Amino acid sequence: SLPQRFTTGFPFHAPFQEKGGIPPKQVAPLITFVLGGPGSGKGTQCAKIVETFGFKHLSAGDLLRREMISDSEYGSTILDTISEGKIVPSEVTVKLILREMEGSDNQKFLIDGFPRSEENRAAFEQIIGAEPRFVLFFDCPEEEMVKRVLSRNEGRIDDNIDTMRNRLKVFEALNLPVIDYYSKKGKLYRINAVGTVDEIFEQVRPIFEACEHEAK
Ligand SMILES: Nc1ncnc2c1ncn2[C@@H]1O[C@H](COP(=O)(O)OP(=O)(O)OP(=O)(O)O)[C@@H](O)[C@H]1O
Ligand SMILES: Nc1ccn([C@H]2C[C@H](O)[C@@H](COP(=O)(O)O)O2)c(=O)n1
Ligand SMILES: [Mg+2]
Repeated sequence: SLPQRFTTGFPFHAPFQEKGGIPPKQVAPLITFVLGGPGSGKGTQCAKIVETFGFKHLSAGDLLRREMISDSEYGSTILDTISEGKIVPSEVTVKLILREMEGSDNQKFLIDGFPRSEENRAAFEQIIGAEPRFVLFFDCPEEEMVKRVLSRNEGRIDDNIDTMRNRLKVFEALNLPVIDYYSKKGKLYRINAVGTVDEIFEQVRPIFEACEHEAK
């Protein structure tokens, strides 16, 4: 069964408040969306953010790939969709994200590769009932993304030139409008994703430092 703090859904109960006799107060989880085209370096930078700032990393793509190879009713839908470089129905992806959030003791989540579309964004708000504190956008030229994806050697079914072309089209058509939405809301941090991994992280670091400072 779920830990007690999740039985009332979001926002979470603060664990320290559960220990005393005071009625549990609700605290909202700190959610950051990490966006950028395929191969822009989202996963690489998320690993550094986790190491430095202790977030829980949830890569939507990784969750879908894990679900795909499990004995899931969604397995073939996910396989077909990822192979074509398209977007899996939001309901499936949000369910997987929610399951991970519910199973985590962490209150700080880095949600990588999500929302990929307006439909993703609306489903998250509707099902999870939360909004990101801020959104990172790793802005990378197409040529560099193609080079990185084609030399990534992780055996991903979508790391080939044909699927990559579709992923780039889908990014432009469906993900850029979401990025624009958060920009208009004043929640977007644009990161120049060209440079070494450490150079890029030096643009990311102050954003999270400011967020930690705010929380004190
Ligand atoms: N700054 C960088 N310079 C050169 N290569 C990089 C850089 N950052 C990441 N890479 C490499 O590029 C590839 C893609 O990076 P990564 O997996 O982090 O991207 P991603 O945005 O998560 O991609 P996807 O959306 O396909 O999951 C990896 O092989 C990674 O090692
Ligand atoms: N919100 C999402 C995230 C990912 N997918 C599918 C389609 C992507 O091409 C693939 C790989 O994701 P990545 O690891 O590149 O972030 O997973 C999706 O349908 N919806
Ligand atoms: Mg990734």
